[in-house]
Amino acid sequence: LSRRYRSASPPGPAGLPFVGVAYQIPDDKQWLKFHEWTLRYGDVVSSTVMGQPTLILGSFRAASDLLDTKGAIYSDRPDAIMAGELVGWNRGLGYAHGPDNPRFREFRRLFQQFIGPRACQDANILAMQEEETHRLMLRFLRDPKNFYRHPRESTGALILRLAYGYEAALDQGQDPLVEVVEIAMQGFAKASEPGAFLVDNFPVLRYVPEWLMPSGGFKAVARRMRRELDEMYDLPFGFVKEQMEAGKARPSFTLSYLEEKRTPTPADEELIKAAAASLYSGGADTTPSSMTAFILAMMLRPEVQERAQRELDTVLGPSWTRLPTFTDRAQLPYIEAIVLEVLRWNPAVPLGLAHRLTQDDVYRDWVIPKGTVVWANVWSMLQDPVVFPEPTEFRPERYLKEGGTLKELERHEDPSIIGFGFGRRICPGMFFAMNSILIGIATMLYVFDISKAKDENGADILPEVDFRGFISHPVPFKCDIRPRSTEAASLVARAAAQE
Ligand code: HEM
Repeated sequence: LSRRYRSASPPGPAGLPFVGVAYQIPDDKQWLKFHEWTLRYGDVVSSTVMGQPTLILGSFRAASDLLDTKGAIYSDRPDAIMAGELVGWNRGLGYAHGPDNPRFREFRRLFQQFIGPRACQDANILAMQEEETHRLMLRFLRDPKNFYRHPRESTGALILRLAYGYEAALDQGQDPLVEVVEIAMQGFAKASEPGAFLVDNFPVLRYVPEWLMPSGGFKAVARRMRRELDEMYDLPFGFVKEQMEAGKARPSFTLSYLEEKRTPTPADEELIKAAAASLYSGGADTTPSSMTAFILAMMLRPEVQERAQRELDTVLGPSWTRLPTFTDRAQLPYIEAIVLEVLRWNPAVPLGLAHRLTQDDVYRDWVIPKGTVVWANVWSMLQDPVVFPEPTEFRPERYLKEGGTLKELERHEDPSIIGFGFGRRICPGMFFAMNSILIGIATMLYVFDISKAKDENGADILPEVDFRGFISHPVPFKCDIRPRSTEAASLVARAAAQE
């Protein structure tokens, strides 16, 4: 290649001096704007956002070429001033610099060891997921109108068990630990929201002293959120220590690490606190987004629901004697196809998380400078009509062969690969999340009928089908969730009571 070609940047929208395209990017559904640019300029789009070179990858091929294959140089994260530096979430995994940072490596090792593909087959972890699913069903049974809240509470409870062996009360309103974690997570969501704090766009603002800002400005907010995060680090950790001293600690992520270290130093303790908090920040909002999207899809596609229920009835038998378990999985290809389609139809993290390039690179005919922030537009890939015909339709059949068994999917056709990100930053909770969603969906379909709510005249209330947020959730909708039979209802009540 001649030098002239090799020095070119990928095409992309021209921006204003310094701010670049910052003001062309909307506050919500940034992936749609990025997708529009992909259609106009190609699958690798370059631009500048507040002086920061930025690359948007709109195809699986480009994302895999750069973030998977060249993962050694594409696995850093950009600085997050408010959420990362000022509030302190950069002590955890999601905002940690990588890939050569020893702390990052230790976090990834821990996650792999505890919830990697093999660890996720551990009978204790599977039993924990089945039990929490039974409790989730009990919530739907008791309070079907508030269905939107239940998956979130249930995921929160599951992660508290996984991370600390802590058993949250089923009615979590009064649970002190749930409250501490929820408050810290609200800070995480607010501080991470793109554009919510000016300091993220103008980092020099972090040098302005707090007393110069009205009511302390963002610095006072950051100080409060940091205190809340510290509580989230310390309180559940204190619980595990107490339980250990009393000789009754339950298996958990924190316990395994403390036992591995035998005599943990304060630095070890700080690291495991941060790792456990990262489990929560990665998992708390994502799995519930998939469960709510699933409920919406079932309302829209009653025939999908019926086919899934026939599959479950065949495997479990007609007499409501037990609920689905992970051992049924191989016999439930249609349920598995629904899980894949949920991950595709509403990817919980449509833009993934930003990666950052740590040295200059050449890709195709272009030079990509060190420090470039890279977004892989997961949404674009999962809505590609060439790979997924009529992509807005919820259609599990796309993953099945004629006889109803699952197709062998290639990586670019597999939402359970694309939806979890790329390279050395790929979601470390993906196997755990897939299992939670699978058992949640199978059990819910076995026990409940999901249908449109009715208005006062008995007519169907049609839901608005729209998804919003950086972690993308369906906008609120009404829905009718009722047990398929009285036997189904008592089976749920019995199963949840036994645990
Ligand atoms: C439907 C469920 C989920 C989806 C779609 C999802 C998706 C993602 C994506 C796209 C990323 C960014 C990957 C990248 O940078 O390329 C990510 C990162 C992460 N996820 Fe998940 N996730 C889910 C559930 C979970 C769960 C249940 C946990 C923990 C138990 C978790 C923990 C994390 C963590 C800690 C990171 C940061 C990894 C790093 O920075 O190295 N996620 N996830």
